[in-house]
Amino acid sequence: MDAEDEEIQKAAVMANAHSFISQLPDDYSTEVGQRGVQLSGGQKQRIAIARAILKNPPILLLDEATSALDSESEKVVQDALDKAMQGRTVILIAHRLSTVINADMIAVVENGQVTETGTHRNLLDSSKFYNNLFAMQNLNPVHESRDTSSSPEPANTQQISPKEIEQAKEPREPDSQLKESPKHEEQERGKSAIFFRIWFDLNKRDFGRIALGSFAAACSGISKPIFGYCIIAIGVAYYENNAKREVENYSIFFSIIGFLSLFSHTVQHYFFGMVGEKAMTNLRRALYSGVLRNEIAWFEKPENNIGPLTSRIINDTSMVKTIIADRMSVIVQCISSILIATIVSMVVNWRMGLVAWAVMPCHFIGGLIQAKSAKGFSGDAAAAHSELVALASESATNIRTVASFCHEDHILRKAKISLENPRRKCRRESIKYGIIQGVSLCLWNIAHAVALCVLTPAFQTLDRKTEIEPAIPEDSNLDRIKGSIEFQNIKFNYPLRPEVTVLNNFSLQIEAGRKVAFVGPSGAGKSSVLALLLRFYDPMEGRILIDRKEIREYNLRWLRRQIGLVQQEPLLFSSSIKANICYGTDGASETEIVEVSREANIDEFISNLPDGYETVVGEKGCQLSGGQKQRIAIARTLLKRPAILLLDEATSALDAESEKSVVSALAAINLRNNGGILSKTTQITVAHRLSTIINSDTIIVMDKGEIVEIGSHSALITASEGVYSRLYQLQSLAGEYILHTVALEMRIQQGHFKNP
Ligand SMILES: Nc1ncnc2c1ncn2[C@@H]1O[C@H](COP(=O)(O)OP(=O)(O)OP(=O)(O)O)[C@@H](O)[C@H]1O
Repeated sequence: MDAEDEEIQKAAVMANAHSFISQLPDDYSTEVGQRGVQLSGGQKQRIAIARAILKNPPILLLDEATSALDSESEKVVQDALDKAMQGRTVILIAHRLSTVINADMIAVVENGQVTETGTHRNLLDSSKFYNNLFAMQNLNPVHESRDTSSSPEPANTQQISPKEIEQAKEPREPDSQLKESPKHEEQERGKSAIFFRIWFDLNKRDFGRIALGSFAAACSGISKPIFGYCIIAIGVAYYENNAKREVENYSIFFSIIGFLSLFSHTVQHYFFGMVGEKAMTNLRRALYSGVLRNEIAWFEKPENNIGPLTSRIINDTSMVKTIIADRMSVIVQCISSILIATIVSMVVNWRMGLVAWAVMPCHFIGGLIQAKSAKGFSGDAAAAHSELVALASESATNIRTVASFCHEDHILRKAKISLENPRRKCRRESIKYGIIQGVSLCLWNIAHAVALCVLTPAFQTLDRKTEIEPAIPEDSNLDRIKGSIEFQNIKFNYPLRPEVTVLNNFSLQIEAGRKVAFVGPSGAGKSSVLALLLRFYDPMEGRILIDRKEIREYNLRWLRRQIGLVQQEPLLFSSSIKANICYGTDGASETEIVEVSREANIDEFISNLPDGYETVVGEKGCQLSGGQKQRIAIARTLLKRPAILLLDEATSALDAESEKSVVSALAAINLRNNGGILSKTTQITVAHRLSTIINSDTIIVMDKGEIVEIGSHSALITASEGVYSRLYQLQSLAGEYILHTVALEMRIQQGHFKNP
């Protein structure tokens, strides 16, 4: 291990990232996918912290940098940061007070102004606002918890009967749909002649246009041999008696041919151009929807990152236009030239005509060589292009990280390197290409016809059969689901990381309308459970049932419309707030939009903006704070009135007060089913902040892909050695809190505060 690796490892150990990294298949060299998609939220944060520690800056800014960490990880990271940053400045921004509690100075910021400053203890003594915040985040179940006493759930009781587990263990016939090997089908289709496929989705009228264009191209083709013939005829005519007249006639004939070529070339390019453009657009559209049809795992493969995908959708498809618009017309032109030249040469000198035909195969071979060289040449250019596009898009998306690490030069160097190899290769290729061009110039056009064989990647993507078919079965004319969920013996690993088992024999039953929460250390598999429910991935073993029916039997699009998901980093689109809230729910009324915004505690903020709901939020919602984005995403999901609501750290960027009102609004959400009967939404919440989930009906504690504890908050904290009670103690800073509460209550009694 060299010194640099050692430094990296040291930083990772400090950021509590080393243990999980060393368990990855390729250790520190493991690819994490675009924007770290192959890592959990907490793992991403720990790597980012390691990166910051490695930079060793005099000033460190941490903006909600540990919000996705479980309390234990957060504590380790904070201790490490305390050590690493001794004598230097650290500015922490956090909603979770346990994150800032040890800061030398805490500044309370309200409406862009620092309203109070002090240490945690000073502020507890002096600030009503801080006290309120603290009180809201504490985990005392006495006042807030639902009445769980009526049905206390003992720890470690999964709601699933042994019979059902046995049933679930029985080997199932693999889904007939899954039996087909998509790869095989792909290969079969790949064999179908690409030449016939470039005329993508064209109709009869387009073929009429091609016929007209071909006729014009044939006329253009005739002009060249006729021109050759006339030149020879004029040469002969000079020696005739009526030379002047003959030459005049040929001159007029030349002019006519000139005008005819002008006309035929225009018509030829017009029609072929139009058809080429249409075929390209059709192919692009089909390819785009083909791409969107694929399952999530497909997008995580390196060859399907943004760069290669853009290149396939833009470059490969534009090849279709080039072939139809430029090459095909020229090919027709050449064929007509060859035919006419043959006829003319046969008439003038049949022996010469036969010789010309005899050498024709050499020209074809030249054309083939040229096509092969064209393939190598353009292939490298495309690869270089896609790598650069990926780099540009990733750095533009993460521009804040790039800028804060002053990484611009590094990125430019990377861009240069990504272009260097292909450039060297291209130089060699271009010399080769030039030589081959020279040799086979005469059949340049035909070479491009052969180049059709190079178009495969676009069609491969188009033909790929998605492993999770979104529209089968077609029948989606079902009632709304009620929302009961059952996981039966689920075993799961991510397709790109088969060595790591993420969920192991995971079984759980959730009744419709219940509020269930997942907690546990970072990387335990909580988000993966949600991903499986939405069928972003299918499990390797086991079944998932919704309303007692396996989720594979539902039309996926229909099913996903019944499920709402709010994630920690919600993606907003560069349009108005209203459009963002309505995203995915057509025809929502103004009243409904305002109603869900109120439920998400964002209506007041929106109404105070100059353009209200019409305010444009900027690319990815960059003109909003993290908490505002989260609340808009919650409103967007609420508008769907989902039967199942999945909240994955959905309120982590909210301050305690906002979170409290959002969580209680979410708890009260009802959905109206088809029969007009009100029934409750099933809610699954993933959160590290225990105050978010304390009132859930059932709390599931996960570790290493397994359920280790299950029960209500009150039941779980009684198991003093349990994972949950440890988390609880860590987060509530229980000892200090109890003391503080007592002190606070005494002060209330003494009339210090009216309503803390
Ligand atoms: N797309 C992916 N490809 C490969 N591995 C993945 C992918 N997504 C997550 N993982 C891995 O699966 C494991 C479980 O991740 P998951 O996101 O479910 O954890 P989590 O409990 O939600 O963690 P956190 O609390 O940090 O969000 C982690 O080890 C993670 O690295």
